[in-house]
Amino acid sequence: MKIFTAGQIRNWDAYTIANEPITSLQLMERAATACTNWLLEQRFTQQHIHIFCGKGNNGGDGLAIARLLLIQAVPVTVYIFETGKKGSNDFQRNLELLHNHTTDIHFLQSTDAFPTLQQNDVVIDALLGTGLDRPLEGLLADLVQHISNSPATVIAIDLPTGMFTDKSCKEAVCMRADHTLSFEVYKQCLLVAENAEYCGNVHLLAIGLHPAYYETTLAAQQLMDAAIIRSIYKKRKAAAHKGNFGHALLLAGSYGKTGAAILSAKACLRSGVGLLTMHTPTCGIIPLQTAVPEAMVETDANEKYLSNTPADLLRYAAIGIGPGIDLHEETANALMLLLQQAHQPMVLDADALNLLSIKKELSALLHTDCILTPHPKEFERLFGKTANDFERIEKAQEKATELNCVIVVKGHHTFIACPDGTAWFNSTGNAGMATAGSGDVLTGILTGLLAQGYNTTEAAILGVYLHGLAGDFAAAELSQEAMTAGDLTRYLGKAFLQLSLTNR
Ligand SMILES: NC(=O)C1=CN([C@@H]2O[C@H](COP(=O)(O)OP(=O)(O)OC[C@H]3O[C@@H](n4cnc5c(N)ncnc54)[C@H](OP(=O)(O)O)[C@@H]3O)[C@@H](O)[C@H]2O)[C@H](O)CC1
Ligand SMILES: [K+]
Repeated sequence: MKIFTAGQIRNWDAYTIANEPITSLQLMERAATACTNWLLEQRFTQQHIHIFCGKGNNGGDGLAIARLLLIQAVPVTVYIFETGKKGSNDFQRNLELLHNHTTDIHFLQSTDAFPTLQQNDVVIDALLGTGLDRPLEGLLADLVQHISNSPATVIAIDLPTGMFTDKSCKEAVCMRADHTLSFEVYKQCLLVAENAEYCGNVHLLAIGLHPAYYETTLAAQQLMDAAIIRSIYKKRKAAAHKGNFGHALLLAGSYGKTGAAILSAKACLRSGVGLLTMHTPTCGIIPLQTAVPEAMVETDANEKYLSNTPADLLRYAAIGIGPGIDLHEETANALMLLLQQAHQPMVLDADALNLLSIKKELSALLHTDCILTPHPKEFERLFGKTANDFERIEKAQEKATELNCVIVVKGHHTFIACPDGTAWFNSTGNAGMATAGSGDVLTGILTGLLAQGYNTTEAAILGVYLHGLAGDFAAAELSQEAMTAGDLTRYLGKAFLQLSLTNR
């Protein structure tokens, strides 16, 4: 699904009005009807609903929702934030229509007029939407804080008031919503981690915007959906043998961190790879061969950490390096040798990334078939500080092009930046995956997919999606709290089954 900017959404609106054709007032009515139906379906209409409106079209949506709820006999009180300016045309028209249904309309001009909101109240936030062009201040900021700090359930229309569509609102005041009802497609602001606590649960409502605009408009970023996954995933042929699925090599583990090697080895095997060889310090051989009998192990010359690369690198279809390898000088040397000698698709994770940050000259050795999988802290070490999530995403896109690599920024809605400028937000996964070893599992999956012949972009999209989907299955059965990284691998099978079912 394409992610549109505020400008593109405005154009889509205008395109629909001109080409359907439909009036802007009718389009607002559709948006309000979709929101009202959602409120009725979710049974929020059994409580008293307080609707706070600005004087633009977001406020117009709020007034139309108020009228539609009153027609359904839902108790509603309306508050209009009075700016002294005339409202937008569609706001004014909806205000006239609302006067036929209620007199319970209040104009807010001072903090004294703010209503006390109770636990059972529902608030509709229709103060500002995509028209926000400056941070909130003064009385409007006070009102937003008053509502956010109240015990009421807050439902934001289109966006929580104070949230910019395409840039950070990190230092500014923003409504803290429990639910956000947005229209047709995701906006970037609804996907970044720093906004998660302000958006609450995001629900996309269809309002019949013209499909031709969506199809013909290019988007810099997309949200993964079933269609992209279906187009990437290749079902196994009935007559396949293990030679068809590649031989993967994972360089992982050090003294006290053999667990990381085991986690990534198991995940790699469960991602469908034909053969797996582990290169690990000698201290890892017994635990690895005991825990993962399916993997071959070829030990490093060093007992406790990696110091050399395995012989005959050409045997491997794909290579993963990083889980638990630590930061020894000899390990940095082994990484350098690997980057110099191996030209097959490669995943670099964890301490391999930290070594790249320490030895900046190693970045010059990265080749086009590399996937880097930093979490935000590793990303900062690699590429420097960014002020907020929007800047980090922009930098990831810049660096993916500059280094000609795929960069997977792990986190809430993991972000994948590809060298050709395309970029993807993941749609699967949950907070239960923020647990030790979760990244090691992803490295195993990605290496396994690369070995099977998926290219770096395909492997990153499919692997990140499957990793998140396995996490969702694990959370559903075990809880976000109790699930562990090993459970992600255990539920990978269910995730693959879901893919093959949707791929028939
Ligand atoms: N296709 C769709 O998605 C549809 C969206 N709809 C709804 O319309 C809004 C967008 O409406 P718009 O009128 O463009 O914008 P807002 O209502 O968000 O803002 C209105 C004005 O508010 C002023 N403003 C901006 N920032 C601030 C601020 N920090 N403090 C106070 N006031 C602010 C600004 O006017 P100024 O004259 O004061 O500069 C804005 O112009 C969208 O979000 C949807 O809810 C349609 O209803 C259906 C289709
Ligand atoms: K809003």
